[in-house]
Amino acid sequence: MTAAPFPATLAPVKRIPLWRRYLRRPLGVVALAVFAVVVAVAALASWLAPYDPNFVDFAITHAPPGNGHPLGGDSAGRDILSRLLAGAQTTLYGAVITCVAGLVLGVPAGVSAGYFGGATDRICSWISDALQSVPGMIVLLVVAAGTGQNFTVLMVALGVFLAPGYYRIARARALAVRKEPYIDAARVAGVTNARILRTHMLRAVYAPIIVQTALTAGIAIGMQAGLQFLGIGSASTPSWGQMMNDGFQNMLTYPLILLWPSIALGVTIAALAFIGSTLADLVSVRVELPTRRGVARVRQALEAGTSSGTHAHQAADCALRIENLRVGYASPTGVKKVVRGVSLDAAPGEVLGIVGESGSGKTQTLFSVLDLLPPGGTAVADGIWVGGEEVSRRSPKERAALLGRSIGYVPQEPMTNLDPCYPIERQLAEPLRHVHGLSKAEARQRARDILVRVGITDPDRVLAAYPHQISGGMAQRVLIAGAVAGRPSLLVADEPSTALDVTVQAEVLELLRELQREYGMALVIVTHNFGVVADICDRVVVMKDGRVVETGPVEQIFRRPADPYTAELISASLDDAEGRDELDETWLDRRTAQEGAR
Ligand SMILES: Nc1ncnc2c1ncn2[C@@H]1O[C@H](COP(=O)(O)OP(=O)(O)OP(=O)(O)O)[C@@H](O)[C@H]1O
Repeated sequence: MTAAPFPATLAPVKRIPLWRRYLRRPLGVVALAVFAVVVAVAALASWLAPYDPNFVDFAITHAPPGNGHPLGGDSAGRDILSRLLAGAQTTLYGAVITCVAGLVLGVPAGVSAGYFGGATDRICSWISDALQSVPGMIVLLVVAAGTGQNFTVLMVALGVFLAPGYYRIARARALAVRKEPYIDAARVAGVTNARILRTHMLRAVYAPIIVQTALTAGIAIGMQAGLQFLGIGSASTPSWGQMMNDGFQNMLTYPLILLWPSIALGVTIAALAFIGSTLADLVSVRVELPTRRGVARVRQALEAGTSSGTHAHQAADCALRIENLRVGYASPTGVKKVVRGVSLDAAPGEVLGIVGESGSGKTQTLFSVLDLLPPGGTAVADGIWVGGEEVSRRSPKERAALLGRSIGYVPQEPMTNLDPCYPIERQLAEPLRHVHGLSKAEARQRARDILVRVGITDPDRVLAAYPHQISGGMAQRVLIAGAVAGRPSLLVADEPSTALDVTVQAEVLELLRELQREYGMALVIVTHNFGVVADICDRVVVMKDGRVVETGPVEQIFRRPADPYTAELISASLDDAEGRDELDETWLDRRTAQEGAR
């Protein structure tokens, strides 16, 4: 089959950069501004400080704020403001050293462990676990003693202890990405491991690593202050931890000496924590649930919509009837209308094909009936009838009760629609027990019978198997079995054969047709393939841009398409075939023969 005609122009995909999305978060912006002030203060400390931070003037010992010393003097007669500014420099320098050490050790190790697995993974994970189980503070005190309290070495050592945080995140991301087909494709294309690691893997880990760095910096600053508080580090290098130690010893008599470094430390750590959590929010994929106002806005935009498409049956005779369905999503630029007034119907015993190019709104139409629209999707219709009953005004709970009883659904991707954690028997029997009230034994028997009916020759093995133990074609048969097990009056199938190979495709379509006849169901099948339409459908609805272009019996649509778009779609479907006209005739002749046989 040839794909539907490709649009001449494509709307540009607008990606909003991370920093711009960040600037939309007020809390994140405030935290960033505070941190920027701390960085600026640290960078300009030597210019901003009114005195040398180590200059001692006994006249200002324990002095309160004032007299040219805005924050007063400490217990050794040094200007607190000057020491606080110089301490910011020490603090940030230490945090940078710690984060760099953690990054350099943790990220490459995590990415390699996740990508290569095996011994690399075991060894790296063992080291990471060992580092986490060692009491870090004690080792840092030993390192301080052994290195003459060298601050830089101490911060590198702290980075080593924080590296497992980076390692775990990088490994988990790399493990997930390693299984992606594009990694296999890169390997098959001859791309070296080193290049895959540098490009695909590092790209996949960078967002969570940025988040982790903000959080690690906060932790590093806190631990650094703790070490300095314990007296680690050179006495001539001003630091917030040292200042807190001084303030702690005079806490009852001169509490302000403790207050200033505590505020500086608390504000800096809090700013980093908020930056980290804002970034975490932005990089994690979260389903944003629409607000009531958002839904109301979409509903309002969908109010005015003219119907497209025709009905062939009376409402009471239909297994499915949709009248003027509109579906929309809230988007940054307004409301995106993806279905714009679709009307169609299908009677029991009839096969209705919904056909159209990719993005024409076929699946959204079906999902509206099945209540499967993703969060943010809003459907409005003049009416939706299932089995002659209007359901669009019923509660979601009542509509959900129709699924499994009145409506069966066969999805496009067989494998992803089966839970890998449970054997097939459980997945088939569960709805039969809980929706249809069958006993365990009855449900198992029904599941077994229906598997036999859908052409599975060894039902007992399949019932005991997990999804990964059966083929894609078998999985699709299992899903069809599940969909028809409750004897619904309407079977809805979304591209049920697309994910299968050609021979299996034909068998699955034939099976659907047989079951539809046997159970007298209406079958509504979504496809972009006119071959499928010609093979099994009685009537067809052609969709484009969320609207129905034309509706009619298959033969009429094939012989005399009323709309040029339909003619173009049929032509595109048959382009690759040997002689379009002959194939048209072949299909039509075959259909006529089938009709005669029925
Ligand atoms: N969650 C969503 N948010 C916004 N737009 C969406 C969402 N899901 C689908 N759409 C849009 O709805 C339109 C119709 O999608 P739909 O899946 O119904 O197309 P389709 O005709 O079934 O195509 P295909 O054959 O490729 O599945 C598309 O433009 C799609 O981008």
